[in-house]
Amino acid sequence: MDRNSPCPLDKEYSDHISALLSPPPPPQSVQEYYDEVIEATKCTGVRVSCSSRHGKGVYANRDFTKDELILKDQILVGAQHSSNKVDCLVCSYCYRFIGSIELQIGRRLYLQSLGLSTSKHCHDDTGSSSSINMNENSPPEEVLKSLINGNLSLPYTSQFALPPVIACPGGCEEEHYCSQFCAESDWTSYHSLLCTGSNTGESRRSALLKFIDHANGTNDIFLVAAKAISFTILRYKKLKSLQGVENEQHPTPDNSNKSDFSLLLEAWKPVSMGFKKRWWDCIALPDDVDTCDEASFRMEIQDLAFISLQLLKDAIFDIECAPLFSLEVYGNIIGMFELNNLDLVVASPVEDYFIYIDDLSQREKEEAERVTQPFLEALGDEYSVSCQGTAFFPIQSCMNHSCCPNANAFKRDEDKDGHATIIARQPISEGEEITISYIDEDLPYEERQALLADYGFSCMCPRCLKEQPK
Ligand SMILES: C[S@@+](CC[C@H](N)C(=O)[O-])C[C@H]1O[C@@H](n2cnc3c(N)ncnc32)[C@H](O)[C@@H]1O
Repeated sequence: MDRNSPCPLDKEYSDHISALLSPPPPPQSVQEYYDEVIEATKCTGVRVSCSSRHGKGVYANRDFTKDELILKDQILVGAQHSSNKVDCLVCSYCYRFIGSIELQIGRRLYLQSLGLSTSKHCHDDTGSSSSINMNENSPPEEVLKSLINGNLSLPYTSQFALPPVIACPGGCEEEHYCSQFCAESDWTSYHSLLCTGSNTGESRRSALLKFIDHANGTNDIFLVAAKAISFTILRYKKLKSLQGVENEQHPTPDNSNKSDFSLLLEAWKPVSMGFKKRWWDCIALPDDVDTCDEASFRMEIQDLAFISLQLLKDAIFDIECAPLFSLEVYGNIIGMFELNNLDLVVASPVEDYFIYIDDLSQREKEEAERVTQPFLEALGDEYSVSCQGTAFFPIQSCMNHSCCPNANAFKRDEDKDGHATIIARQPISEGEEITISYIDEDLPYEERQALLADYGFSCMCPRCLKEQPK
């Protein structure tokens, strides 16, 4: 889409923006970067290489058997969906469920009784699903508060112990953690610039609240984009202070001349590696938008991103990192999420808990259900909502698509956090490219190709070549 940008920073910093968004560095340095990331995940059975066909790809370093774990990839930047936060209390860094089964159930029913929950469907007496007012079915407020405070225990929950709830170091009520490690990691990597707690100055706090309100009312992907920008600024500050220490200890012409922009490029490196296009150029056209309205739809998306960016800029602008606040960079960050992100899903331990109760011997089950049944009925059909969000994963995002993939992004029972888990769906030989499917591969050829067009390519995998009309 060609239209003059409404953002003055796009023009002012055009050279820096081009450098930030230029295609990835030479294959060798890309590979070196990913070798380090892979080493950190300890999943050394894979490597990232630049193939000539589709840019980067992930390849097997050894043979894998069917169903074997290929990779557990750590989130670079992600978030739980805002709408899911009332249903599940999870660690804001690793996305494990926290607190206790009682807290998960009590908190959800309490928020539901206040009309905040998004899941309101429950069983009626006939067992069919209906949308009724949960307040009628909900246990009394004092009972829910006792569950939340830990004054009321449900039977057998000690077998489903969860990590404790650790508060945000900045004092905000929005983020909670499973450990000091996660609290500190989130603070130093993303949250210290985005916290709305009482430790944040009033003007930044109120600007952040406006930005967050806008994102929650429009598209919570803006919250993930803010994390990517905060992550880069915080890395930049760290690199700069390390450089300061180094310059004091070893004052050589070499290190004293290193420009601030080269530090910004280095800080941006993890985000720079992701495949990108501008959001308003790559977002799929919704079904209810006519193709003749496509240009105005894309312009509306650009305008929406610009409003969000201005609100973020009001809150955390940093002149040394100014190019990060250009619309061009903001649009490319969100476009990167559009083209690469995986759904972040963590199964609820509340489901395991009620299944456990159901599997008890008849006598134990009847006794337990005298206590648990009212809660199960109040929770209704969707008694075990999973944690849901979106995340960018550094290695998984290098995996190319195939309609006959040899791997799946698939969580196992033991996967209790937000990591991406990649499992072999058939034996894979050393040297083979590891592919996943970006879409439902059971769809017919035309529908698959139409969905993949949103990713900007037409699939030429062996299955598509076989199925394409002659
Ligand atoms: C998640 S990224 C995969 C990694 C990417 N190849 C890179 O260089 O970073 C998705 C993008 O890779 C390219 N891609 C993935 N699978 C492809 C395929 N089967 N054929 C052509 N291009 C593909 C498309 O440009 C797609 O938008």
